Amino acid sequence: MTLSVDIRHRLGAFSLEATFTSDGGVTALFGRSGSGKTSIIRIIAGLIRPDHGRVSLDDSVLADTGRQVFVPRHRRRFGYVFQEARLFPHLSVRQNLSYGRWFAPRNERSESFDGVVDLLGIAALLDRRPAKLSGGEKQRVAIGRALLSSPRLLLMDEPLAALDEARKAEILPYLERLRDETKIPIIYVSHSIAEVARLANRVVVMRDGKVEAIGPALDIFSQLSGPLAIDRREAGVLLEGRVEHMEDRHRLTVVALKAAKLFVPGQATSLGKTVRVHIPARDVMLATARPEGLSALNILEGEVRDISAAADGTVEVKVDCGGDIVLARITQFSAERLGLRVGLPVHAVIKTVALEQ
Ligand SMILES: Nc1ncnc2c1ncn2[C@@H]1O[C@H](COP(=O)(O)OP(=O)(O)OP(=O)(O)O)[C@@H](O)[C@H]1O
Repeated sequence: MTLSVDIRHRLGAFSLEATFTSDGGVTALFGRSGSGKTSIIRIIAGLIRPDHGRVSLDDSVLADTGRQVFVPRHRRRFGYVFQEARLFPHLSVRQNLSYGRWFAPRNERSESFDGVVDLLGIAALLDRRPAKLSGGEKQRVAIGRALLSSPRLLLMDEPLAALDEARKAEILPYLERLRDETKIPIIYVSHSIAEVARLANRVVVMRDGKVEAIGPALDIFSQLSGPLAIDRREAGVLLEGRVEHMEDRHRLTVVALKAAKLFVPGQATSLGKTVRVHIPARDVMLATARPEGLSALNILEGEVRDISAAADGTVEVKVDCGGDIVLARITQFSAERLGLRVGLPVHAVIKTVALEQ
């Protein structure tokens, strides 16, 4: 299923210009506040009629200003999940879910009620009213309601933004199942790198109404001064590895990268599984000799590949650790003191690594 967006639109002083395609899986629209993510979702949804351009899903044209085509929102058969669950307070969870189902034409009901309830782990909640649910549970019901309308596409606009970290962590595995077990393409708006890194197959980076970069999540989140320079504090790399060992006593997972191994806190995974780990550049220190007596678990040997200076007095250093590139953000002063240059052998001391599963 391919969603294709090629539009131009003006909203007051703001001009939006976006061309991208999404070929199923999760496509994240990523960017800072005000970059135009929600406006694009609204155009895809049919809530905004674009000034110029075309939106299509496979052969079905949803909007084409050249041919005066505009399919209204209720005929697009898309599912929506917003920041707040927006459930009907006077209906039980079961009735809220059935309401979603009512929108799917009988012969096109691809999702079964029990299947969705099981996928989202909401069987125990069916007879409750929304007021008796936690924020995370409400959001799972909202996702279920959207799924039961058997949508051709699921539009999710910051679905986790209103939740605290614990609730987010509770929902993320369900979103992964949704991605892996249903065939419904998802457009996912978020400005959280951690969320996007974990869920998205493809990332469209927006800046000031324009598409700044587009590509697989792994590529996008590993760029040195690219899109993540949106907020330099968030620069970092996303690496892929395999779970080699799980250490029960200390609740650690050992992830084998191309050459190096990483100790990552947490254990919610299975042996042999391919996982992604996120290493923020600000949490990587560099040393020219192997440091000792440090609390950091991960000290990787590598070689400096690239050094780029930023206006704020910091430098970003790309270190090749046996085929995996780790990014370190250190001060210009430290870089000079260490005598960093391309080709120099260094040790990358990694303070935090997060498993993105
Ligand atoms: N109806 C409108 N009229 C005028 N300007 C608008 C309108 N709707 C949105 N804008 C402007 O368009 C820009 C993009 O807004 P949009 O909500 O799409 O951004 P966003 O990336 O989703 O931001 P956030 O992450 O804060 O939700 C903003 O500057 C906003 O003020």
